[in-house]
This record gives sequence, structure tokens and C-alpha cells, in this order.
Amino acid sequence: MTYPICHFTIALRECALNKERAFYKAVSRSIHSLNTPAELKAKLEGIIRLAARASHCAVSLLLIDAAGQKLSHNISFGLPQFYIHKGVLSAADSIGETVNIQTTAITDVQNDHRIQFPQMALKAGFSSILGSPVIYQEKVIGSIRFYCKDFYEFSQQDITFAENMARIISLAFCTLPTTTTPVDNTASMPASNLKTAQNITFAHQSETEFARLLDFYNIEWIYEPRSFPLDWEGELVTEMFTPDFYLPGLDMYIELTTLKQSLVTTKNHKLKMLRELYPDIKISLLYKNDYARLLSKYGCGPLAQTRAHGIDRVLYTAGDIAERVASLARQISDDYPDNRPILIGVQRGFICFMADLIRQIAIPLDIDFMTISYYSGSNASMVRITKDMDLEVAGRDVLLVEDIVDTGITLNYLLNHLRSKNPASLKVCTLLDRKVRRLIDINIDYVGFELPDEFVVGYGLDYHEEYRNLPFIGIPGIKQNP
Ligand SMILES: O=P(O)(O)OC[C@H]1O[C@H](OP(=O)(O)OP(=O)(O)O)[C@H](O)[C@@H]1O
Ligand code: HPA
Repeated sequence: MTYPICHFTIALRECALNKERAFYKAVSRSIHSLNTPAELKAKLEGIIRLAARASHCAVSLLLIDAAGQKLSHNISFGLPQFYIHKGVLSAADSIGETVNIQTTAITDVQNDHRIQFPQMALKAGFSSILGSPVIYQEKVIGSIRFYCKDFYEFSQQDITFAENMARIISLAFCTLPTTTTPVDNTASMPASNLKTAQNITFAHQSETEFARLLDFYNIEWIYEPRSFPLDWEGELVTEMFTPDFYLPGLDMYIELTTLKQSLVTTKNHKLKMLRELYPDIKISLLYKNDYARLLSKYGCGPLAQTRAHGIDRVLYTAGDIAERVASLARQISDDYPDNRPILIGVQRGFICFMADLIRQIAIPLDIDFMTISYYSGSNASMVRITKDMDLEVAGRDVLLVEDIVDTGITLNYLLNHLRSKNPASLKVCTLLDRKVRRLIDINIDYVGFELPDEFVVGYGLDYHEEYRNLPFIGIPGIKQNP
């Protein structure tokens, strides 16, 4: 009777020994890879692949967004695409212990509340998951997860291996040059490790450029984290939509379309279906022409080389503007009867508007100004506040004054900056609001005019620095340079 048991023990020991050898090999090779000149992404891919091969599991590195709330798959080996694109996870709810620096084993994913998408795990055939936190600069930045097809009690040996691989990933991040911290002293969120590690291969050049623009304005993004099923035949998904970007800080998706305007019907149809099927999802579609116009504002893209030849049409006369400004000033005077607000203007387009507005406001106030750098194409690093406020805004009522809000990208950055200075209240007043071009949904408290989808100049607004001194607001005749 003892013989087979003894045999079994030897076999087990042999098995553990083999496993130990495989783990040792994966650990030592991963450490070795840290000293190579490869890019971070290549190093991480290698480490994840080694972890998967040694453990006979699918393995994924998930990273947390800068706000510490959302987790997404970053580099995976052996995971099916639908599992990777199932959407971002809540960092607190998805094996939340890992955020609190604990390696966690889940033996039966179907019956464990810490698994957010159990149906997807079932579909992928995963029964057990082991997760270990990845720590960088004393913060949990994500976790490495092992997905096992069998119902499996992870041993101490497995746990130690997961923890070692997580530590090696942390070390890989340490090999990064320290470019991930913001260049100015804004308390806007530090650029996340997510984008540093991603080094995505984009499907199209316009996506690369758009990611750069988002990076410039310190807007965190995740590339294609979720595919939305749109149509089914029985259990089988027959149509899907995978938006290009997810912005975790704003909880919204952005789809860039590079197709000619005449060919976007299918995409529009998909978007309509997505909005019907997933009414809670916020998504913006940026058409090719809109995107070109957005880039031209920064002097880049195909429309950059254009010139304005006079004014085609006056949109708001000096009289219309004066009337509207007076009405905004009355509203502001009523809303801040006794708290002496600070009006902060954003250089330079605000100049006429702010000058007229403050002269109509009937309560005591302070004024201050800010200037920020603008995106200028592929060599741009990150937005900088080139002139910050002189006044202390903590505890004060702040009213940000803009000439125009278009995509909302500039305003989003400025509001993050101002919020970090703890004002008592923070509101926005803009003369012009071009809602149709909005990408980032921001509440605006005082709006002069809601603009149609037209580029305008005058009363402070320019086209390549021309026409700021016009007393009215008009639409310039823009022509492509010969
Ligand atoms: O909503 P957005 O798409 O970010 O655009 C709005 C920004 O554009 C304008 O500035 P501009 O870049 O024209 O500089 P200027 O004020 O110096 O004219 C305006 O003053 C806003 O700051
Ligand atoms: N005119 C001038 N500057 C701008 C505009 C505009 O329509 N939109 C964003 N910045």
C-alpha cells in the first residue's frame, strides 16, 4: 500500500521541481531582459510571454489609470481578443485586493464577486485567476494576472513566482527615463504609466497624431479597450464596434474616422446602434474634416496652409456683442453679490471680451491672466503654463473667462489646473460656445452665443494672428494656399 503513495510523493516532488526550474528560468531571463536596450514595451512583452510559458497560463499585465480607478489590459499573452476588449475594469472591484498590495488567488471565477465579467471568463474557459500587484514609485500601478483553465488551488510556489514577476515588471518601469512627470507645477494628474508602457502600433497615422495631442494636454487615453457587440445571430456576435480611444479620466470614447465624408454612412449607422444599445456610453465621433480643422488650429495637418481673404459674412455685430456682454455682466453681478470673484482671462483671444465684460460688472472683483503653450505638432512634449496667475486663488470664487470653447481640450486642462489650487468655487464664462465641435463635455456656466459650425474671427479672435482687432465677429473667407 505504501509503495504507490511513495511513488506519488516522488512524482509530486518531481513535478514541483520541474515547475521550480521553469519558474527559475523565466525569472532569470526576465531579469536579464531588463539590461537590454529594448523599449519598455518589448521588455514587458518578453516578461509576460516568459511568465505565461513557465506557468502554462494565459498572462496579462493590467495597468491602472492616473486617477487609480480603472484597470485595462495592456500586454497579454494567451488571452482571446474578446476578453482583452471586454472593457475597462474597476480597480477597486476587480480583484481589488491587488490595489491594496496583496497577491490574490481566485479558485472559482464563476462564484467569486471579485470577478467583474464572469460570463466573459466562462466564454474564454478560465476557471481560476491569480493576481499580484505591480508597484512603481511606491504606488500600485497595476497587476500581473495568471488565467488558468482548470479549477486550481494556486500553491505558495505559484504565488512566489507571480510576486517575483510583478517585481521584475516594476523594475522594468524603473529603467524608464523620468519623463512621466508633468513639466509644470500643475496638479493636473501625472501622466500615467499606461501610455508609457503602451507604445501602441496605431492603425492609422491620424490616430498617432491624435494620441500625441491628447498626451500634450495630459489627457489620459487607452487605445481600443472595448469592443461593443452590435448584432447577434443566436449566441454569435455578428457585428461589433471598437472605438479608437477611451479617455478614463473623462469616461468617454472617441472614434476618429479617416474615411472620406461620403463613405462614413456605415460608421454613422454603427454609432447610432451603439448609442441605442448602450445609452450610458459617452462617445464622440471626429470626422476627417473636423479633425483636419482641429489640427489646422495648431498649424498642423492638411489644412494648415490656408489663408483668409477678408470677411465673408458678419455673424455678430458690435451692437449684438455689446448687448450680450451687458446681459452676461448683469447675471454675473447678481450671482456674486458679496464675494469679490477673481476673473481669470486666458491669453490672448479673451482680450476684448474681458475688457468689455469687467466694465459692465457692477460688483467689486479682481482680475488675473494665464497663458499656456499650444500644441505644435510632432515635436511638442506637453502643455506648459507659460504665465500662471499672480493672485492666490485658494478659497476664492474663480470665474474663468474664455473667448471661445471649441473641443473643450484647452478648458479641460485649465480647469484641472485651477481645481488643484482649491478655489471656493470655479465657474466658466465664454463669449462663444461651439458645442457642435465639442469633444470633452464640460459644463459652462455663462455663454454669450452658441456658435454654428463656422470658424470665426474678430473681437479678439484670430486667423493666423489676423483680424483680432475687428469690432465684430465674422466668418473669414478661407482659401487653400496656391
Ligand atoms: O476648445 P478648444 O478646441 O481647446 O479651443 C479653445 C481655445 O482656442 C482659443 O485659443 P487659441 O488657440 O485660438 O489661442 P488665442 O487665444 O491666443 O487666440 C480660445 O482662446 C481657447 O483657449
Ligand atoms: N476662431 C478663432 N480661434 C479659435 C476658433 C475660432 O473659431 N476656435 C478655436 N479657436
